[in-house]
Order: sequence, then C-alpha cells, then structure tokens
Amino acid sequence: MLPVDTLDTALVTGASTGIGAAYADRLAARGHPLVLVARNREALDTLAARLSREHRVKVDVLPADLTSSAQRAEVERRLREDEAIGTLVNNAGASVAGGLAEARLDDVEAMIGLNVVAPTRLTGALLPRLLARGRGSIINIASALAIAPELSVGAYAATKSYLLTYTLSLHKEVNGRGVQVQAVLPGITRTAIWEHAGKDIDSFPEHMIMEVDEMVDAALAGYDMGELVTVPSLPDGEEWNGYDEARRRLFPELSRSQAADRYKSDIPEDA
Ligand SMILES: NC(=O)C1=CN([C@@H]2O[C@H](COP(=O)(O)OP(=O)(O)OC[C@H]3O[C@@H](n4cnc5c(N)ncnc54)[C@H](OP(=O)(O)O)[C@@H]3O)[C@@H](O)[C@H]2O)C=CC1
Ligand SMILES: N[C@@H](C=O)C(=O)O
Repeated sequence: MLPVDTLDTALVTGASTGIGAAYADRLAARGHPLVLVARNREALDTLAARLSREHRVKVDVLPADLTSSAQRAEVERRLREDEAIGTLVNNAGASVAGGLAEARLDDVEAMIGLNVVAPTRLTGALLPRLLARGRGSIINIASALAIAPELSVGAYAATKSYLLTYTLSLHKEVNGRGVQVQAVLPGITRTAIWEHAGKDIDSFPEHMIMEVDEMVDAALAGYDMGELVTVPSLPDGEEWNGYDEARRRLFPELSRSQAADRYKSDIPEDA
C-alpha cells in the first residue's frame, strides 16, 4: 500500500450526488485528494467540507456544466495541467424521458453531450500526461444497459454502449503502459437519476435494485482486482468472460473478401 501522501488526486465528475458522491467518499477514505465536478456548487461544497474533515484529504470543487463546451474546457484544462491528477472517474450522466420517437431531441443531444462527448474529451485531455508518466487510472461509469438495450427505451443505452466500446478501445491503446482502465456496468441503482428521467425506481421489483454504496464498493473491488469490465451484480464473473469470448470468436469472420453464402442468390446461373 502506498503511503497516503503519495496518492494521486482523483477527479470525479457528477460528484454532487448519487454514484459520484459515493465514489468521492470511498476515494477520500483511501486517501486520495479530490477534485469534484458537477453543476450544483452548494452540494459540492457541502460534500467537500465533509470529506476533507472526515478523511483529512484536500478536496477542491470545480463546478461545471459538462454539456457546455466553455465550462467543460475548464475541466479539460485542469486535467491537462494539474500534475497531481492521476485518476479520472467519468461518472456524470443522465437519461431522458421517452422513447426514440417521443423524447425531446434537444434533451437527447444534451444527454449525448454529457454521456458521450464529455467522457471522451476529459479522457483525451488527461491521457497524454498519464501515458507520459506511465501511471494512472480512468474509470468509466457505463451501465448494464450497454449490453441490454432491449431492457430500456430511447437513446440512453446507446450512449452507454459507446462508453463500453470506448473503454475497450482505450484499454487496447494503453495496455502495458501503466494506465489502468475500467468500465463499470451497474444495474438499477437507487439514485435520483430515475426521478430526473420521470421514472419511479420502486416500479422495479426490490430484488433488482442495488443501494448506491454497495454498487460503488463492488465496482472498486473490481477495480482492485484489475477488471477491465465490472458488472457489480453479476454473480458469476465467468459469464462475462464467456460473453466476451463469444464476441472475440467472431473476429476472424468479420471481414472477408466474399459475402456469406446466405446473402448470395441461390438461383443457379443456368436456370
Ligand atoms: N442509477 C442507476 O440506476 C444507474 C446509473 N448509471 C450511471 O451512473 C452515473 C451516475 O448516475 P447516478 O448517480 O445514478 O445519477 P444522479 O442523477 O444521482 O447523479 C448524476 C450526477 O451527474 C451530475 N450531472 C448531471 N448533469 C450534469 C451536467 N450537465 N454537467 C455536470 N454534471 C452533471 C449531477 O450533478 P449536478 O446536477 O449537480 O450537475 C450528479 O452529480 C451516470 O453516468 C448513469 O448513467 C448506470 C447504471 C445505472
Ligand atoms: N436506466 C439507467 C439509469 O437511468 C440505467 O440503468 O443505466
């Protein structure tokens, strides 16, 4: 275990409440200084005061709307320039009410800005420095819906599939260069995200709902085990490996000079 004063600073997005606030708490308890990002400055200040008091770590707040390119640029600048930052938790996210035909398109665009563009830009801002020094971590909070879009409506699941695929690409690029990456695929977790999207979380059976602290503790246990993808509620990790292997088995078949026979006309030429 590293002495506490050598731990990197962790920047957590969406830290004002829910999963991000729980990450901030757990990382502070591990001794990480923090930079907390979200829009609600008051909530960030309150959390920062508590965490610095309880865990004796330095906690800065950086209020920003990550859908605003000007405000997001300040966060990118901090990631680029603050040499103490070595961990990024891309957690801020939202979903919107309604299916693909009903959702307000401006809301969908804002969701893509928050769930897709922001983590991509923040990672891109930090990554060169992490690679240069050969050390650091990037944790992306995706969703179980990334592999189960049929269980939801609208474009939200697609944003989470992006984050999962992005994490796999990131891992391929940084593997062996000292940078640890992880995609977390939570199931239904009791936070305000449901209410914000106009959904009643209690409409789901109790056995499907995880409390936020349990989810984050499991995700961090997966991180400590070096998992690339963590599904906090999946009882048998081998099931994920099987799913991943089935995907990989397709690789040699995905690009060939000839179309598959089933797509060719079966009418004989001399008929
Ligand atoms: N809860 C669940 O069931 C699941 C959640 N997830 C994912 O977990 C992540 C965290 O969600 P969760 O904690 O549940 O949701 P919450 O709604 O409880 O928290 C979302 C966080 O993101 C911040 N945020 C929202 N919009 C913006 C914005 N425009 N700019 C900056 N920060 C913003 C919010 O702070 P503020 O309002 O102060 O800006 C808040 O801190 C999300 O990526 C979500 O998709 C994945 C699977 C399941
Ligand atoms: N529905 C989602 C959160 O809002 C999720 O399960 O990812």
